Amino acid sequence: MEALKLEQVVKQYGDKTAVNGISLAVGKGEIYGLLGGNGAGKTTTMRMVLGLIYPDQGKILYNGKNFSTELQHIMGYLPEERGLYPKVKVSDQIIYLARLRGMSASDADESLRYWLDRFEVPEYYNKKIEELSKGNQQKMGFIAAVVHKPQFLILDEAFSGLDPVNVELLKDTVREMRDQGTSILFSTHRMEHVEELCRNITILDRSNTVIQGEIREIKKGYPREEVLLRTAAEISGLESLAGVTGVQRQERGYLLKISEPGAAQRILHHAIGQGEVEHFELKEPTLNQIFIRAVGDSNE
Ligand SMILES: Nc1ncnc2c1ncn2[C@@H]1O[C@H](COP(=O)(O)OP(=O)(O)OP(=O)(O)O)[C@@H](O)[C@H]1O
Repeated sequence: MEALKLEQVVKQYGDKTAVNGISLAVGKGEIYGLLGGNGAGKTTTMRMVLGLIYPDQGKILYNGKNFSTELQHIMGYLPEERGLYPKVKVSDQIIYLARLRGMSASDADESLRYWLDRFEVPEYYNKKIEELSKGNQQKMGFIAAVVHKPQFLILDEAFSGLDPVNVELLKDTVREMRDQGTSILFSTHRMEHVEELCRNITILDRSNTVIQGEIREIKKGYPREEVLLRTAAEISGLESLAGVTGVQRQERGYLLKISEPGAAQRILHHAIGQGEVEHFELKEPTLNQIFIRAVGDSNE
């Protein structure tokens, strides 16, 4: 059974339909990507899953059951905008939040210290949020979302403001929580993070679902339109080959745009005739390209 299931969920604000019949299912121990352009309906969907606002139509089920207030004890939320009070000490507010979700003071304290050690910042225990840098405030927001060991975790732009080392640290943490059975709804505009972490995704555009499914399968539905050719040789005449619509010189080789699959073979034969080919690849589209195409198309 799915840990989290949305069936034809609709949310309206007056005349404005913010979410227009979204259905999706997140497995136990799965990281699910909820994507979409600005104003597409992601935050509204996340807020409904959290029980902060109610759907006008449709159903949201948690392990097959309807929402109940006890669920708030097993949900964690990292909002996009910082949710912690700047003037309050890290320990005071994170322990307070953990206690609201049913943890004892001593368990909350132990869990907070574990996470501060894990992020190699035990000294933040006594610091006020406003004394920390933006990236470190983000880490404290993450700790606030996971301190009570949630079964459902909602992460909205979880890596924003973090340096590359901390992004990796947080990614590892998210994968570890997934492996321990936490179901994670992961929302971001950074498609490369989605490719690394999620198997299934939904892309929303102006309140409608425009793409849904397993990333691997979605990619199969798109033509391969780029060829990467690595070679130290100068290859002349590439732009004149049939089906080649663009040639970009790169540090060591060429990136070509093609309009039909046969062009890839022509490029390879042509290049071999002029020098040694070190690497040849018919590239599958990136999620970023798919996103731009889907959201761009539907905006037309
Ligand atoms: N409280 C509200 N009252 C009226 N309209 C709202 C309210 N909250 C959101 N909306 C509208 O609903 C739509 C979806 O907004 P939402 O915040 O869910 O988008 P989003 O996908 O999270 O966007 P972003 O990526 O920009 O954060 C938008 O058109 C927005 O203006």
